[in-house]
Amino acid sequence: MLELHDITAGYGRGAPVVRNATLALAPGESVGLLGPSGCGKSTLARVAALLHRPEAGTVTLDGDPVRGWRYSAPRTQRTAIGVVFQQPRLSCDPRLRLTDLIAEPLRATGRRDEIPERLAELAPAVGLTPDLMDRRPHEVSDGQLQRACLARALVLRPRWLICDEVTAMLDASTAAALVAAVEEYRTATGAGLLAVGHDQVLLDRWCDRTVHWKKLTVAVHE
Ligand SMILES: Nc1ncnc2c1ncn2[C@@H]1O[C@H](COP(=O)(O)OP(=O)(O)OP(=O)(O)O)[C@@H](O)[C@H]1O
Repeated sequence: MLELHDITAGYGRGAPVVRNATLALAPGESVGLLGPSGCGKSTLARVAALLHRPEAGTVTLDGDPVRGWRYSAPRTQRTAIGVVFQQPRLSCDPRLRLTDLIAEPLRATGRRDEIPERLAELAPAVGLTPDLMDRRPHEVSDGQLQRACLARALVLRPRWLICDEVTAMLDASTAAALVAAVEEYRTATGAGLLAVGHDQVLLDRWCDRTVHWKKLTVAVHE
């Protein structure tokens, strides 16, 4: 289970942007989180991805409470979660070729020997042709870079995937290809998914269930 319980989170200035939010994902489940722009979805997604420490509340990952965030989260918890963000150019080192970008988490966790095998599996799985793999981010399209970001999120074989508006800036066919690549991975591994967005049609088609932002906060207090 990935459980967010009574989470309050913000940026330390004024009122928190997320208040008392509760959401639980069963193993292998896909949940869409729907809400208007600016309501706090990305903030909650970053809490779920262990990238943003909440002011209050608990996150429990496969039964273990999370006690550290970002690099102070235990490696086993950090690597259990793969994250893809809305804007690939903001989440990539512009100096890296796509091969190195995708392999980055393997290098960071001392698993260099797995790089050739994982690249050979992942490039076709996300739809990246060999000629693209040696290019740097400024030499590929947003859709191609987002495919590389998805491959990077999958490279450590996470049990949970957090996709924060990953198709928002893509055309319909690239968006469908990315969703299909996520779903192939989930079918093969049984990974769970939290997909954040504001397109109800997309989330309803993609996910087992869709939760509306307003419902997250009432569950605890009703
Ligand atoms: N780093 C930050 N520092 C201060 N405030 C922030 C920061 N990031 C987000 N916010 C604010 O927190 C609120 C929620 O932002 P968040 O990105 O979580 O919303 P969202 O629902 O994901 O929006 P969108 O759908 O537009 O991406 C907004 O008012 C935003 O301005």
